[in-house]
Formats: sequence, C-alpha cells, structure tokens
Amino acid sequence: MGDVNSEFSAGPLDYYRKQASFDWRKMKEFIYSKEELNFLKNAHNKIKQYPEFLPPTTALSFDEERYRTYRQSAIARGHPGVLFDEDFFMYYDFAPSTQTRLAMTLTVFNGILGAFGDEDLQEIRKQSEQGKISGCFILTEIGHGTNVKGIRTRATYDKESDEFIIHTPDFEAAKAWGGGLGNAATHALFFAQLYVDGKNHGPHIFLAPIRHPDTLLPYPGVTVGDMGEKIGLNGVDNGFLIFNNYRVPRKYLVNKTGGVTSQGTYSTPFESPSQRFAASLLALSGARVGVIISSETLGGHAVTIAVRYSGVRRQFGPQDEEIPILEYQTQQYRLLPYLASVYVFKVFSRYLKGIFNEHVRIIKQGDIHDYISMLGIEIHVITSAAKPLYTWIMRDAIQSSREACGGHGYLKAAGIGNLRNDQDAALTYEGENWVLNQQTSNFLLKIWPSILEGTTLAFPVNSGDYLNDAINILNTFKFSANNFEELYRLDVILDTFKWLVCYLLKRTYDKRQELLQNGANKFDAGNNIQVFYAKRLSTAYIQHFILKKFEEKILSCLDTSLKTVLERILLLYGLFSLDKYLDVLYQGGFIAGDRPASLIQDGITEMCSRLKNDAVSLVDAIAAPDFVLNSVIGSSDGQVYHHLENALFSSPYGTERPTWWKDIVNWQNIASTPPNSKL
Ligand SMILES: Cc1cc2nc3c(=O)[nH]c(=O)nc-3n(C[C@H](O)[C@H](O)[C@H](O)COP(=O)(O)OP(=O)(O)OC[C@H]3O[C@@H](n4cnc5c(N)ncnc54)[C@H](O)[C@@H]3O)c2cc1C
Repeated sequence: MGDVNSEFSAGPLDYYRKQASFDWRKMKEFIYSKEELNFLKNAHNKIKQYPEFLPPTTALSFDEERYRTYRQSAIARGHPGVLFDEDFFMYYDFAPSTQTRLAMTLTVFNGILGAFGDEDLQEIRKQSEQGKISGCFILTEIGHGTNVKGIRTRATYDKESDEFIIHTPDFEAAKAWGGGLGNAATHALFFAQLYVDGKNHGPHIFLAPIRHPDTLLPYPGVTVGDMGEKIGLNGVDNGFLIFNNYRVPRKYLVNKTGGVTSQGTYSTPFESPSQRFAASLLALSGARVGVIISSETLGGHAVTIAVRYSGVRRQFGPQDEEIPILEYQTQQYRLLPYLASVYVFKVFSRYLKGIFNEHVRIIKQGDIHDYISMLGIEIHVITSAAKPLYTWIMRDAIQSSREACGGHGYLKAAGIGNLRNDQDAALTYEGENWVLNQQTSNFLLKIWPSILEGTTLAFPVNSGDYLNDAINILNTFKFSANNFEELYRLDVILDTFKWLVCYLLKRTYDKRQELLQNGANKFDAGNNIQVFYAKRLSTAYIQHFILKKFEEKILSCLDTSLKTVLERILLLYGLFSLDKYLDVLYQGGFIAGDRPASLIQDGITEMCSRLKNDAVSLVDAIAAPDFVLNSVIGSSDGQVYHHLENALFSSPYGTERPTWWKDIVNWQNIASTPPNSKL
C-alpha cells in the first residue's frame, strides 16, 4: 500500500473511496516528485526486510528501545541513498527516533564540518561519512539553551602547546541534550566561548574526540553520560558532556567564521562579532527544514489514522442505521482543517527544501559571507516562522486526531500516542518556538522604517515583496466578499493575509515605540510586545507565504478534478487560519459588522462538508504503508474491529490471568501489611 501501483483491499472504506471526486494516485504523483516516490518505495521495501523496522510485538524497555533505534540507524547508515538521503531529507516517514538520530549525527555534524570547517577538518567529516566515527552537535548547556551567547564552556588558546584547553567550569555549564551523544558519539561538535590572551571572542564551534572509537570509553578529561528517560523519542541517546581542562589541537576550532593563528592572533572575515555570530547560527536553518518535514509527516500519519477510523466508526443516525462519524460536522471540523494543513505544508516543505538546497549550493561555491546575504537571511526568516507554525499546528492535528478517535484512539495500538510524544520535542529543539518566532518578527520590525521611507526592499525568494506596497495596502485593502461565491476566491484570502501582515507590523512597531516613549528600555520594550503583537505578526507572515506557494502549486495543476479539490484544501486552510485573526481584522477596520465573521466561519464548515467525501482518498494519497502507520484503527483496509480483536487477543495482557492473581483474591493481605515492610 502507499505505492501508486497498488490497490486497497475492499472493505468498509469503499463507501468513501467510491465517492471521491479524484484519483488518489494522481494526487500522490502531484504532491510528491517521482524521485521522492521512488525513494520512499525503495526505502519501504528495504525496511520491510529487517525485523528491527517492523512494529515490535511487545512493549520495549528503555534499553531495548535504544538498541532497536541504534540497530535501525546502523542499517540506515549501511544503505545511503536507500534509507536516508541527507540532501533530500526523505527518511522522515518512518521511525522518528532513528530519523532524529541520523539527522543530528550525520546531516548536522557532517553539514557543519563541511560548511564551516577548513581542509584540516574534512578528513574527520569523511570518516564520519564512512561510519568510522560517530558525531553529535551540542549547542545547549544545562544552564543555557536559547541564549547561546550565555553559554559558559570555555576554550582557551594555549600558545605554548598550540592547543585549546576546553573546560566546563561547573555542572550548569555541562553541554546537554546532544542527540547521539549519550551512548555512542566518538566526536562532539559544540559551542564554547573562545578566549585568546584573556579576551573573549564569543561562542565558536569546536570539535573534540570524546570516546575511543573501539572501546567507547571516554578519554581522560571527558565525562559523558545520558540525559535519561524522556517523554518521547527514547530511542535517541541525548547526552551530557563535561570537560576537565581537556586539550584539543588548534585545528579543531571550526574556523571559517573566526580563527586563531599559531601566534595567537584572532581574525574573522566578518565586520562585526554580531555578523559572525549570525552567520554561524544561520547555518542551522537546515536542521529546521528537517524538523518541518518531520512534523508534517507525523501529523499526516495521525490524520490518516483518524480519517480512516472516522470513515468506518459508526455512532447514532437519523433513522435506525448508524452513520459514520465522519458525517458529523464536529468530526469534520476536528480533522479536515488539519488534513488541509498537511497538504498545504507538504507543498511548502518541498519548496523550502528546494530553496535551502540551492542556498547551500551557492554557499559551497561562494564564500562565507553568503550566509548573511539577503537570501540567507530571508531563508532564516522563513524557517524561523515556519518551524513554530508547523510544529504547533501538527501538535494540534495529532491531539485532535487522538480525541476524534475516542477511547480506541487512546490505545497504544492506535498509533497516535507515540506520534504525539515523538513530535512534541520538535516544539522545543532547533529553536524553542516562542523565541524562534522572534527572529522573524525582529527582522520585520527592523525593515519597517525603511518601508515607511519608501525604500524598495529586495526579497530574493519574494516572501515579503508586498511589504514594499504596505502603505497602499493599509489604506486601500478592505474585505471584499459579500457572499460565499466572492469569499471562495484565493486572492481574497491572500489579500487578507497581506493586509494582516502590514497591519500587525505597523501595530507591533507602534506599540514598541509607545513603550519606549513611556520610558521602557529596549530590552523590556522588545519583550512586552510579544504575545498579541510580534508572535502573531511572525505567524501571519509565514501563513501568507505558505498560502502563496500552495496557490502557485494549484496553478501548475492541469487535472481539473485535482485542481478543484486542491482549491478547496487551500480555502479551508486559509479560512481556518483567518478565523484565528478575526479580532485583528475587526480592530484594524478591515472588516465590520457581523457578516464577514459569519462568512468566514460558515465557509470553514461548508468547505469541511465539501471535502468530506474526498477525505479518505486524500489521506490515501499521502498515507504511509500500513506497517509504518502501525495502527489497529487506521489501516488501509478499514478492518478496524478485526485488527482490534487480533490486538486484544494476541496481547500478553489480553486474556491471561496476571502472575500476581492470588494477591487480587487475597487483597486483604496487602491491606494489612505493616508500612515499610519489604515486598
Ligand atoms: C528531544 C530533544 C533533543 C535535543 N537535541 C539537542 C541536540 O542534539 N543538540 C543541542 O544542542 N540541543 C538539543 N536539544 C536542546 C534544545 O535545543 C533546547 O532545549 C532548546 O534550544 C531550548 O533551550 P532550553 O531547554 O535551555 O530552554 P530555555 O532557553 O531555558 O527556555 C525555557 C523557556 O523560557 C522561554 N524563554 C527563554 N528565553 C526567552 C525570551 N527571550 N523570550 C521569551 N521567552 C523566553 C522559552 O520560550 C521556554 O519556554 C534537544 C532538546 C530535546 C527536548
């Protein structure tokens, strides 16, 4: 299943499959490139051959889960181009712990060495690519995460020995959370404050060998351990790392953004420390693109399970016969806007991956300043707003899917709980969502005065072109729809978002000026505009761009049946998103009276109802194979009760009497046991 050449088994989902207005195979081929479909098909065929990738038959202990993930990672490493592909981020559809591990140990570790390390470090990168060593990347410390400038690990240059002395002054300065570090990493890339002759040049990236590759024992001067059990992603060995005056050669400073000569002279190609720092952080955009694709994939799994279950599960009905719960307006509202989000996000992630890869290509051919070129900055601004939006909406998609499946959705065998726990970490890593959003809003606030002065700003990938026309948009744009026919036009929704961005930008900027004029310092003024101003600005900015890219995708569609359903998807996603801004639309006078809000809200339920009969085929087009979804209630044959029965009867806890059954019979013995006595 999942392959365009396969058929679904006949069963309870036929009712909806027969009503679909389009061919799910054509939709699949429209959303994914041929290359990606081939990759996924080969990857699925391959992993099916390994028991490590098949769903476990019993619950795994912490150590078993670790070992399983490690074995999966090793198998994936042994099949480059088949099970993972660094360039295309295509391995996100199965085994979230393994993907995360591979992303950190291969994509990020090798990517940073490749982009920022000079010739001396390329040998280490090659060894990592060949699997001779295992890397990790650690920015975070126990006491500092988002505030990278506040980290306290020190790297002091020692001219006598031509080495850096790496030191962790106390536990709060221990490097923390490194993925792949807890059990396995032989090498760590990490941020430390660079000191030369007593002067601090700020956080720089260093490399250190930390464990012997043959014995995995830490080198003297290194203490390394595991962060312990987490609420998800337990296959990933997130670790901590402490250095005790540990020495590494000078060449282990990853030096393209700033280096030290053997005479102890520091130099950087950048004009200011803040530019240098920005360039090293901009390089992390790639990992964010990975998180974006991963969360849209996990959200897609959850929505697939819930839509299929809703097509089969029946409760109540107008007459004797019960109806599928997908027929209920509430069920549609709880699932279909998220299904639409998954579609819109899939299209945007693929676009983002494309511009990111192109940027990396430019950097590889150009020089280090390309990181802070307008293209690099625009990509950073886009990923900084997209990562929070994707991960929050997919969190809601997974949670709503869980609830929409009722009690059975709460079973581990339903497959949604694991998705929720594994996806949850994405809200925090690669930039904590609330803080990351500020990167986008800060950039927009910075350019607002130039916009007011009439300077034309260039956006290389056109995410904010319309801002050059902001004054006109604010003065002339008004909500133009008076009825559904006028509302269901893509330009109406896109224009509304343009207005929202301009209005929120002006409002956020003005609010900050007001705070400053009332005596607030810059730090406080920046903090006190976040909740209802800057955060919503950042989100509106990316919503507009995502919608624009989906509209472009629709325009490229030549199949009328696909086009109609894609337009409905865009309208549903757009209206669902706009509903969250109704207060702003009223405040700014973009809409007035009760009609526009009713139109938008009725439009949402109307679009849900129009997409209802297509929902099962829409999930069929994006669904992972059954063995990947691993859900008793969400498999493609729709045989919910049959799979549920099998699961209950084959469970070791199913029909067996527990080994401690005598204690149930003689419960009074337990109750009368004196406190503190041994079991
Ligand atoms: C599963 C997992 C894997 C990870 N893997 C890695 C890894 O491989 N390498 C690595 O280096 N790190 C990794 N991390 C760490 C992760 O990157 C950090 O947790 C993240 O950057 C947030 O930092 P923090 O935990 O110190 O939170 P803090 O920065 O302390 O933030 C805590 C809270 O304070 C708020 N806050 C902080 N500053 C501000 C501000 N200026 N304005 C408003 N609110 C603010 C935040 O929004 C957040 O809610 C991982 C984390 C997890 C959970």
